[in-house]
Amino acid sequence: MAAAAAGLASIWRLSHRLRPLQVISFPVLQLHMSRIAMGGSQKDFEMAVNQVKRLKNEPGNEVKLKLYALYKQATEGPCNMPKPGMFDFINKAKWDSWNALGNLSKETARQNYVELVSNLSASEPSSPGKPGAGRKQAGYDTLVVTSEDGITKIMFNRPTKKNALNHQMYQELMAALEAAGKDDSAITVITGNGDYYSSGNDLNNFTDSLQDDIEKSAQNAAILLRNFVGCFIDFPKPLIAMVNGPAVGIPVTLLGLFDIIYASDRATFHTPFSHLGQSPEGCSSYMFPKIMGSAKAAEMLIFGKKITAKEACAQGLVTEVFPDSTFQKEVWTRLKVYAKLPPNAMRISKQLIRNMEKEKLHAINSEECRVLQSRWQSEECANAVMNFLSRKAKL
Ligand SMILES: CCCCC/C=C/CC(=O)SCCNC(=O)CCNC(=O)[C@H](O)C(C)(C)COP(=O)(O)OP(=O)(O)OC[C@H]1O[C@@H](n2cnc3c(N)ncnc32)[C@H](O)[C@@H]1OP(=O)(O)O
Repeated sequence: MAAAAAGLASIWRLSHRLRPLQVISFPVLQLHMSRIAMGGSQKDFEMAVNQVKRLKNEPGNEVKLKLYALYKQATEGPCNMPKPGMFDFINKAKWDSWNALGNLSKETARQNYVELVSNLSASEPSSPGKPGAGRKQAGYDTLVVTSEDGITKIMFNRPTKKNALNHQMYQELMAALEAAGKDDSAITVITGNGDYYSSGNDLNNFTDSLQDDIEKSAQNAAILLRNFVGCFIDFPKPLIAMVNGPAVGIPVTLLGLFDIIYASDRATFHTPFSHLGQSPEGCSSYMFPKIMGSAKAAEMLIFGKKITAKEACAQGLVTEVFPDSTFQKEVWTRLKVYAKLPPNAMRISKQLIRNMEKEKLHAINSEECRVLQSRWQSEECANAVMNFLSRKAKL
């Protein structure tokens, strides 16, 4: 998979090396990008091709394949290459992606390409005009934290690891939430960089626990988890999740503690705890049945059923779903308006809602951590983690 990713990266670079870079000033670029978002002339298309080379955020393989396919369709029309052999993984992925566009017209492909690039550049940290895009805060390696227009944005930033949460990321998230709770922003947004929202707990976190003092490691992990989830229970301001792609494990369970959850239609929600020999956390053992009813919650939390964004919305876990192509633009536009509401009123309302159950949630969090502490020392859990780390199993 790593080789495939490296291969895709080089193909990506090659397939986009078309023309020399044009130097475009930001205001001009902004003007063009807003025109680009509306339509997609040949000139807009060429600008978008150039813009792709300047993206700072790694878009992830799925998006790269989409861009590749749209580019080929826009310039050459329907897929005209012979299908690569089944072990030629990279070319097969590219071929599948291009071929999936069928008879889409060159013009529509050009427009879709331009729109996709416009959305990608809107989510760039340095992109002008985007809420939360400015003033990148120092001190974070695994996150990008920015504050602007009354919005603090905390972005998981390990895209090559599907934004899996390693120990450092847990610590940095706690620090970022602590700071965001006290800063002068009105709302806080959590999202992911790349094609995933987050693939959950970094399974390498367990390698410690599989060494000598398993009991002590499990105890330390339970303390870390309890403190981490506690930060979400106590967070004093409106907390919004922008679920930009698939989510697995703890980033899903925590959603029950957010105030609003907006999801791309590409997002999926998966809590495979039984598969991993583990049990629910993030207060989901209480919040999920409360949100979606016990039967639907059991399907997710006990049987690990993966649900789509549309299903999550129908079950009340997600507030609203947006087409992936307009997700960034639509959500940021809306949040920018919300962030202008009187901040104290929003804060007080949030606390009124939360305070009813705060004590209960802390008790549930402690109990979930207690149970997990023992699960982490079980053979079921050790086998599941070893299977993933030795590349024998993937969800
Ligand atoms: C303090 C402790 C608190 C504990 C709290 C408990 C929380 C419970 C959970 O969160 S349970 C959920 C755990 N997550 C998983 O089991 C997901 C495991 N990952 C996968 O199954 C797959 O990676 C995938 C389905 C998410 C994505 O598959 P895909 O084929 O698209 O991509 P790759 O597998 O090639 O992934 C790219 C690289 O990212 C690494 N990676 C992805 N997820 C994790 C992860 N959770 N932990 C560690 N590493 C992860 C993957 O290994 C690849 O790395 P490589 O390029 O170096 O090989």
